[in-house]
Amino acid sequence: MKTLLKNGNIFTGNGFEKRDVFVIDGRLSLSHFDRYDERIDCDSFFIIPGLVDVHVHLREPGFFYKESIKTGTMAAARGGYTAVCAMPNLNPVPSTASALRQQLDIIERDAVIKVYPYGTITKEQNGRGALSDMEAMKDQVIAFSDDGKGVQTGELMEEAMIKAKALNKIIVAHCEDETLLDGGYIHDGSYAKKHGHKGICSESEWGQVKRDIELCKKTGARYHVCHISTKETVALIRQAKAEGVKITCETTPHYLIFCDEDLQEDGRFKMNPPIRSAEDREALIEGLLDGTIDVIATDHAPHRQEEKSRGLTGSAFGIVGLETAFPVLYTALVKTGKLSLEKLIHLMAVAPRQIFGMEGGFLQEGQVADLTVLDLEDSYRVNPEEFLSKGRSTPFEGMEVTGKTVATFVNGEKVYENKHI
Ligand SMILES: NC(=O)N[C@@H](CC(=O)O)C(=O)O
Ligand SMILES: [Zn+2]
Ligand SMILES: [Zn+2]
Repeated sequence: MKTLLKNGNIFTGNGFEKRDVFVIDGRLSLSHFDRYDERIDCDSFFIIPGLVDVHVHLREPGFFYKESIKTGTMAAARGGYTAVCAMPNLNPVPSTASALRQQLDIIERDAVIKVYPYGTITKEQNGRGALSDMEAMKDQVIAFSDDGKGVQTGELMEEAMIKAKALNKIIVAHCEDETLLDGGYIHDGSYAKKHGHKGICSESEWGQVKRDIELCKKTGARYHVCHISTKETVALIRQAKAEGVKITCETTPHYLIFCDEDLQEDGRFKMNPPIRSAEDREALIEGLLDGTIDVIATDHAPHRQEEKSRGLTGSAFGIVGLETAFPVLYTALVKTGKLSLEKLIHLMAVAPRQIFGMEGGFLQEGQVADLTVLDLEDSYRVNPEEFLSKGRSTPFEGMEVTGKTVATFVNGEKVYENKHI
């Protein structure tokens, strides 16, 4: 199968170049061929390495009613993603080779893009007790995480780091000190005070980051922090990087675009960690610009509609993000001049591959054809009814955005195509 992507704006690594690209038997070619099976006219489109989301919840096995490997990866393909890393808060949790096998079998059967599962850090994926069977899972998992739960003691985190380092794997940490939560569910800031809600303090996040940075120095382990949301976390990671600590981190679109003053009495604005203050948001943007923050992930966390319909107080934590991440960031950060398009692509497609050691990321001769064709002119309103994800709850609902996926290719195969462009 030979596909010609005719005359698109191709991402070169630091800019764009107008040229033809061929996709041949799963690989990219920049040579010229007279014959091809399919042609996509890309004159007004951008061709980028497929986006990679290192933090998604695909909910299978165990929570099929919220999302499945099939629907989650179809949503990802529609969002321009060619690979995702799947979090392990599942049932059974992937803490042994056999539990992981169940998830791998479904991935093999149903995934339309590449899915790299995380193994858990602890046996029960609850940040406590004994470590998981890391050794038995090491060849099949991208890294280890207890996402959904923070590792509650320094001793346990140290043990996990030592083990992960010996296996040459990264610890991916959801940082949350449960002793500081006190029933909170939104940021402990102006909105919570004004509306009588229980707050989650920033220290519940940065306290563990601070602890873990010291443990990284001690163990030499590689450590990646999930969904960072506070200005203190940014400052701590900036300092740690300056000292040579092997630390990387991600934030998400919702922390970069909203602050707690934007909250509404609606489960669409409830996730963990919570949307923080305007100052935190500005610090995160600074962190993107100066390289403190390496990656933008979505923390796509679908729930059933009913679970998200109980307001800020009673709704489940988590929002969907795969089908809105690129357009909302392009609209809110690139079109406003806060971030270059090249930098956004780096944060969403290049850096995730570099950190987690995945193939692809450059549109060069012979590279695997994991790529996305984007229309950066098309404007529309975010309508969750159109999502391929089973989850519909997003604070971006109704937002006017620019940027649409035209087509997504994985191993040269077209896994998503927008028929209306
Ligand atoms: N982010 C969330 O609010 N929820 C996630 C868990 C997590 O990412 O910590 C979920 O699994 O629903
Ligand atoms: Zn988390
Ligand atoms: Zn998560």
